[in-house]
Amino acid sequence: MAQLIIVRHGQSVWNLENRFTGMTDVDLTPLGREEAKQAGILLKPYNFEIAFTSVLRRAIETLNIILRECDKIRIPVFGSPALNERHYGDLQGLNKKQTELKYGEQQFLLWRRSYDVAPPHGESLKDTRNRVVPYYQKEIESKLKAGKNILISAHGNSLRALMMYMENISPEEIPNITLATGVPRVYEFDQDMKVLKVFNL
Ligand SMILES: O=C(O)[C@@H](CO)OP(=O)(O)O
Repeated sequence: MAQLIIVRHGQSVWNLENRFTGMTDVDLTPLGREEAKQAGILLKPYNFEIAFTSVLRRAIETLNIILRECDKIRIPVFGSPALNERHYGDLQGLNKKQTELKYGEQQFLLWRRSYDVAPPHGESLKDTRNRVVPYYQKEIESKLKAGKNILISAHGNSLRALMMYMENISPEEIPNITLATGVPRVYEFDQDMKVLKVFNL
């Protein structure tokens, strides 16, 4: 019975400044590095053998801190832009509170949490799902089926897209679901890749 663990990177500089980040390649904050370390401590008893990450530094750094903490720096690591955060388009860099005040709560929530409304020049969650899930099916699911335990370090929205697929979450439900930074979420599958158990550490 294979295990998949997903973890959203620790707090980033723009999480702290409350700015839309998307594909902007910002660093972790000191708290973000501490969150990654705590995730590593929680993950020590877990026997993952392969890791995947986006190619954004906040996810890579989070993964590296976890691997060091778990004494697993030699396991194979695969990086892909398919796991990158949703592109937030023209919103990237803007302060979230100011954006909400300028455009109103309804428009703000449509851009931020709806399934299929994309911000100008950006991706909707559906667009993100359309790149994350095929990558997952091709590169990750096959390894899980072969019995490998896997860790993925990625982002709030790229992982929400993946959660929709794995947990059968509908477009109507997904606006209410978020993932905290640095909190590992564990999936256990049966042979047919049906989720048997899912829990946060
Ligand atoms: O700014 C972002 O890229 C994401 C994740 O931090 O934000 P949100 O929670 O608004 O989707």
